[in-house]
Amino acid sequence: MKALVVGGAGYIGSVVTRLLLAQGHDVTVLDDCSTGHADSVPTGVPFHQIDITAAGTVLAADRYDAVLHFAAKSLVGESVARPAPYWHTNVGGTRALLDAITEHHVPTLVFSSTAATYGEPDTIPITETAPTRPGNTYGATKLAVDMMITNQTTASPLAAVSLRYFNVAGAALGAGERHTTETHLIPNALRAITDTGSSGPMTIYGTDWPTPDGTPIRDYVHVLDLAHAHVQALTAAQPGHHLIANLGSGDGYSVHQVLTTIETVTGQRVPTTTGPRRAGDPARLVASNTLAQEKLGWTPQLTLTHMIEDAWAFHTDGRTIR
Ligand SMILES: NC(=O)c1ccc[n+]([C@@H]2O[C@H](COP(=O)([O-])OP(=O)(O)OC[C@H]3O[C@@H](n4cnc5c(N)ncnc54)[C@H](O)[C@@H]3O)[C@@H](O)[C@H]2O)c1
Ligand SMILES: O=c1ccn([C@@H]2O[C@H](COP(=O)(O)OP(=O)(O)O[C@H]3O[C@H](CO)[C@H](O)[C@H](O)[C@H]3O)[C@@H](O)[C@H]2O)c(=O)[nH]1
Repeated sequence: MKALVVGGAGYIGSVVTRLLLAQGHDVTVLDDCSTGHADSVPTGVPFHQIDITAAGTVLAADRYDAVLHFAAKSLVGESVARPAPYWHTNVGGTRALLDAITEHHVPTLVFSSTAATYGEPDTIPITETAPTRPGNTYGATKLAVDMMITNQTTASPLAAVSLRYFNVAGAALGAGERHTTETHLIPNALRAITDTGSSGPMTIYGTDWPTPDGTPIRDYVHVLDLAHAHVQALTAAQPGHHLIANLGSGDGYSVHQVLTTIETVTGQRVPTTTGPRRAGDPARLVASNTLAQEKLGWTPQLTLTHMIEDAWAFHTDGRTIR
């Protein structure tokens, strides 16, 4: 299969690129490197360092079987403070990409959606039929794109899958998380262990949440399990249909439980301080992954301990275990 990976120089896109290559696919990467890194694109892979709105120039030059679309602005707090770039890139950029996909008859699209489309859930685990009430601009833009893709598949033979990731963690196939502005719990905790002088203790955003230990609960999923789901989505996609599926483990861990697991894996204490709740954070997000099992044949294999072991190896010496 010939695939264009849009956002392939980023964290998740670079792992998926490597898995596609390992499975013998022909991969091209498009990324503007606004949050990704050119050196995350494997040597020999054709790489276009351009904005998503110029994707048509790449799709015009070759026949592609699929586009996998990871490019987005995805900092939740920033999206609330500065919404315009989020609507511009996430929705406007994807609209331009969809136009190019339609014009050049690319048959299949896999899109990175998010649990943030649901907002604060009424019930746990969250199924794909749960109400979508995003609590921040980031989630709203991703929901708008999901709706745009649904409309597109109704009007054309495009086969599309939106994968609603929960909390992605870990490293694999020589790639991992290396964001300059890092907001995620696990890399922030690892950074607090090793960069004591420069970054200081990690802030726990509130210990007064309505959860058993007072800290928020999330569903962590290994980036390698996630990558496999993308390959399975390419096969499962049906012309004229838009499948929307959650990708999570189905298990929830509190911030305190994650920090305890990090201390067990690393053998080191995570320096922490307690701050106020972070705006836009829900108390509890845990996925139902039944639909992904049924429609993609996907079952996550790796645990929170694997994610932390792999993130720790990558953080300390850029090595990946898997
Ligand atoms: N990391 C998570 O836990 C998580 C959870 C749910 C959903 N997602 C979604 O998964 C996708 C990938 O996330 P990630 O963590 O790898 O983020 P990332 O920032 O590492 O990767 C995104 C990539 O897109 C590129 N990009 C951004 N704007 C672009 C533009 N206008 N033109 C071309 N390229 C552009 C960036 O340079 C970057 O390489 C995103 O769409 C994100 O919203 C991530
Ligand atoms: O320094 C930190 C970082 C995080 N947290 C807490 O740790 C939990 C997880 O936070 P992350 O920032 O790691 O992840 P989020 O759940 O906020 O968001 C992630 O998952 C969401 C869906 O679940 C979206 O998809 C989003 O893109 C993605 O970043 C939250 O309770 C947060 O308050 C801290 O206490 N301190």
